[in-house]
Amino acid sequence: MLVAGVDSSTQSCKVVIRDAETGAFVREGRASHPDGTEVDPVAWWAALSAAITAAGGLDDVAAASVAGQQHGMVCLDAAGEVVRPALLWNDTRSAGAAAELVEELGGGQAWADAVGLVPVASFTITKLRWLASNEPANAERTAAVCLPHDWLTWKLAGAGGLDTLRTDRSDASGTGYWSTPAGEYRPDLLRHAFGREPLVPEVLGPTGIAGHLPNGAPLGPGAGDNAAAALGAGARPGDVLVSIGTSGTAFSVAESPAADPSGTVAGFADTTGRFLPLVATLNAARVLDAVGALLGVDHTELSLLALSAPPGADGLSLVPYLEGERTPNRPKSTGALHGLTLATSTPAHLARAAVEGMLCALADGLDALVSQGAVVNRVILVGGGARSEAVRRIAPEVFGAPVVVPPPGEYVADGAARQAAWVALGGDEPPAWSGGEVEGYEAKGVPAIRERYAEAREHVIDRTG
Ligand SMILES: Nc1ncnc2c1ncn2[C@@H]1O[C@H](COP(=O)(O)OP(=O)(O)O)[C@@H](O)[C@H]1O
Ligand SMILES: O=C(CO)[C@@H](O)[C@H](O)COP(=O)(O)O
Repeated sequence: MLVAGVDSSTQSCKVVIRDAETGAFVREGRASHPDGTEVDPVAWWAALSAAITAAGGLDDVAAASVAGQQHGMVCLDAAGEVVRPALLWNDTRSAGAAAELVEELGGGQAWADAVGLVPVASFTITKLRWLASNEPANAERTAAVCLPHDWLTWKLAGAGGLDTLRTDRSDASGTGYWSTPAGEYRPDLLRHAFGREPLVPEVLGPTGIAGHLPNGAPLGPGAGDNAAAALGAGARPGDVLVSIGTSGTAFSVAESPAADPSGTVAGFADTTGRFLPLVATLNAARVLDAVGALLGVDHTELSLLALSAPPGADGLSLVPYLEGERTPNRPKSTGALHGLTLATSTPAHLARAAVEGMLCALADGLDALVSQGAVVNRVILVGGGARSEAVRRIAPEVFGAPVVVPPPGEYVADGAARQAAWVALGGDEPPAWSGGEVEGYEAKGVPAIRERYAEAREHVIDRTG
């Protein structure tokens, strides 16, 4: 019996087909997404269709699930048409709306208690407030609001009435109008932010059925991409996953919800009925892409360059806020390079500073998770950036903890496939798939890297315009 998992992520769409009982890999396909922080969902549908074709189609699968980038605002009119391009998780135009919402409810503690997170520009609720304030005609036309994975699942199921939209706990928990601690929507907060209550998808349990494919196979509830990665990598309590994709995320599977009034840790839910406290940065793999382009080298050469410079890059420190930043909440900030001397003005030092700076931002996230009660027995590194040898070798120096890297793979799509297998096979827990051999990376922590970075990160300036 075969199952399919989809990862509709920021930069691309991946489809993986696996054996439901064993998890054995069968085939896969992928297609790119357009650039930008505002994207017409029709482009995701085109990419999903192309990726499905590249993966040999879905006619022979017994179940499928879609995971996707979190928080994106997909507005639909009464006829089910998309109202405007979706604003993605990394679109910072709603930073002012986020600040308003925090103040209006009485501060971070009130939000953390109500829904488990404190609004920043990434979360859907702030995008809805932005829409109501800036595009009232589009807000007026909005009959339903959903997330990227909800919309793609709905499309795969044949795009019936708006009342057939479905979502899952993990993605609902990133909206800002679904309460992780209470496990239910907060329509009052949705109304407060948007001025009225558009229809929102029904939230399914871990093996709920969101619709059916044309061959009759059930569609699982799907998931936010980070929660799906936790399922795909087989994360257990005590594991912290660090994902280096377009976003950088650090998160763990927990038995109780987080409620961090500072907003650093977002108290999300997971796919199994548990919780997923998570810290996210806006700047991860693309920092390495950008510095590679600046130096005119590919990923392999960038990695070799970085590893040829000493730990700490002789004091060169890169603050990676190339797209503004979310953690810390500095949506308008820019990146910065500190510590330039004649000696550090080399490609190797810059490459090393880029890897270290990106990892330092994630190390701050790990600290925040620990302060919320996470136990870090091991760090599991996933995402496109984890393919870099330099990232793998430098991560334990920066994190001060051993790192394991599972075999290169699509852990988000795999998590979605494992969820689909759970739907197809039933049972109280997802089927036990054996992950491949992990590679371990150990190194002595080098605290000076983070000390220098901590100094540098306080000296950034905002973008112009
Ligand atoms: N060997 C590598 N070294 C560093 N970065 C890499 C490497 N391979 C891929 N990447 C980067 O990883 C990113 C894609 O990772 P992915 O986890 O698929 O992102 P997303 O889920 O956000 O779409 C791209 O920015 C790509 O350039
Ligand atoms: O905003 C978050 C998590 O809160 C991001 O992690 C998005 O879910 C996008 O993920 P990638 O496409 O970078 O994997």
